[in-house]
Amino acid sequence: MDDFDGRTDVARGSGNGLVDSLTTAGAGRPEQYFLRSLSAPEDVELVNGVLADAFGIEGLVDGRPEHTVFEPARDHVAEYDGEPVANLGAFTRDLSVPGAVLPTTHVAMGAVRQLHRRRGLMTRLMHGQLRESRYVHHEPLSVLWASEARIYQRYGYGMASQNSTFTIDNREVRLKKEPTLSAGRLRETTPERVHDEIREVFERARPSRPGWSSRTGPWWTPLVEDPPPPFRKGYSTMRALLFDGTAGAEGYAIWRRKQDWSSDIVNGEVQVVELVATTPAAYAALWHFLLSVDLTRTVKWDFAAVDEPLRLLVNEPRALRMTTGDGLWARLVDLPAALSARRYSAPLDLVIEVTDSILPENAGRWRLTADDNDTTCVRTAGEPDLVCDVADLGAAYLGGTSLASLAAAGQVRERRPGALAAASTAFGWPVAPSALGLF
Ligand SMILES: CC(=O)SCCNC(=O)CCNC(=O)[C@H](O)C(C)(C)COP(=O)(O)OP(=O)(O)OC[C@H]1O[C@@H](n2cnc3c(N)ncnc32)[C@H](O)[C@@H]1OP(=O)(O)O
Repeated sequence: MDDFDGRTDVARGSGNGLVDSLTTAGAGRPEQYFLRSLSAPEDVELVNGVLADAFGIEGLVDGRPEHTVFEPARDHVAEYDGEPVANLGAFTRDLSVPGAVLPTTHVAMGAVRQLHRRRGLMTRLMHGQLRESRYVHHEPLSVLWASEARIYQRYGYGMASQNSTFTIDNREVRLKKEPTLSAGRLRETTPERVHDEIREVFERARPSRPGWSSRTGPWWTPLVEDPPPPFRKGYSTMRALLFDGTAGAEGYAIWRRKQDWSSDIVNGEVQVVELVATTPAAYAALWHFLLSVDLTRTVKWDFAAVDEPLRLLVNEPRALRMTTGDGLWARLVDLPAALSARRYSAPLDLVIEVTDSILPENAGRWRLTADDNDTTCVRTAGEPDLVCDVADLGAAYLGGTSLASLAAAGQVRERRPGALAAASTAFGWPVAPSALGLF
């Protein structure tokens, strides 16, 4: 029996998913696919070809040398008749998790050309990538944003964070208290001019917000450089707002605006691209500005956390018109390494029995112990306190989805009374996981 429900005949190559082939029944006749990793920066064009067909958008990945985040060696394609028809990529980045920062596979660019879908190509690429993450890159965790949430649960990913969107009616909402001028002052400029200061604020804030990813230079490009006017969708150039406190910059907002007079009355929009603050004073001052930009009626922010303090700062939280959806999906790639790397909110001594149909190395019974000094996760023959799938631990890993909630959904099962409540508390975290818009 192979990985594809008997539909395929699989010949494995290197064993870590780097080179592989796959024969599917296709439309009544065998079809041979050759799977390989890419090697050259120019291969980004092969990837863009597949993405254009699968997403209907041209040039999704920027291939210019100084701008690109593309990592050819982490990108795998399936070729048919010498042409790439499926793609799966990854970025090498760190992710903040409760109390730690972990090397984490950032999965992206999953795409299969329309004519080659539903033959198991993405499944094969995913399985190979998980093994490569574990055995080649030694990353205990993998995360992604899903184009459609239903795709990735079958690969052991669980919904680990929720994303909030604000569509604020700025006529209806004000801060309850005016920010005090003594705490610092605001500076208005362009992101390009204050790039270093922005990066420094981001680096200070990043470790304490689970779900935020590290950024090398090219990841900053879309935040600090404007696209050419035809690609701005009517928005202005990007603006930067910095809050200077006693010890330098304590927060920034990158934002832009769109003017709209279509209904003969002012109807402009402020779009918050990113807002990061390391002090409450900075956070309040930035929002005070953004909520009162002349000639605008709406403030839009697409990538906010579910516990955003803005909800508590304003006089009419309903006018924030906050909606939530799934954010990051997380998958434990190396279960003991991942579970022992994060910190827990309470002491813990728990035996978990785990199923993992793709990485059986993770399956079985694990004893997880945590106290103020040490966290360990080792195999055990002891009786389980909780039983679950690896996807449930992925969902709970960043502290944003409670094990109790997963149990109420019938996914996590409690075998020892009291174990679920204790584990739910310990896996929880004071700061909700969030994900950056830029991933
Ligand atoms: C992290 C990211 O990259 S997010 C971007 C994901 N990409 C896209 O959404 C682009 C458009 N879609 C596509 O390119 C493809 O349809 C993909 C990548 C989603 C799936 O590729 P495929 O090669 O068709 O997947 P594969 O054949 O391995 O399917 C495996 C299973 O998932 C199911 N499946 C795959 N995609 C979907 C979907 N969009 N909705 C529902 N079920 C799906 C298949 O039916 C199959 O189920 P089965 O095992 O019960 O038969």
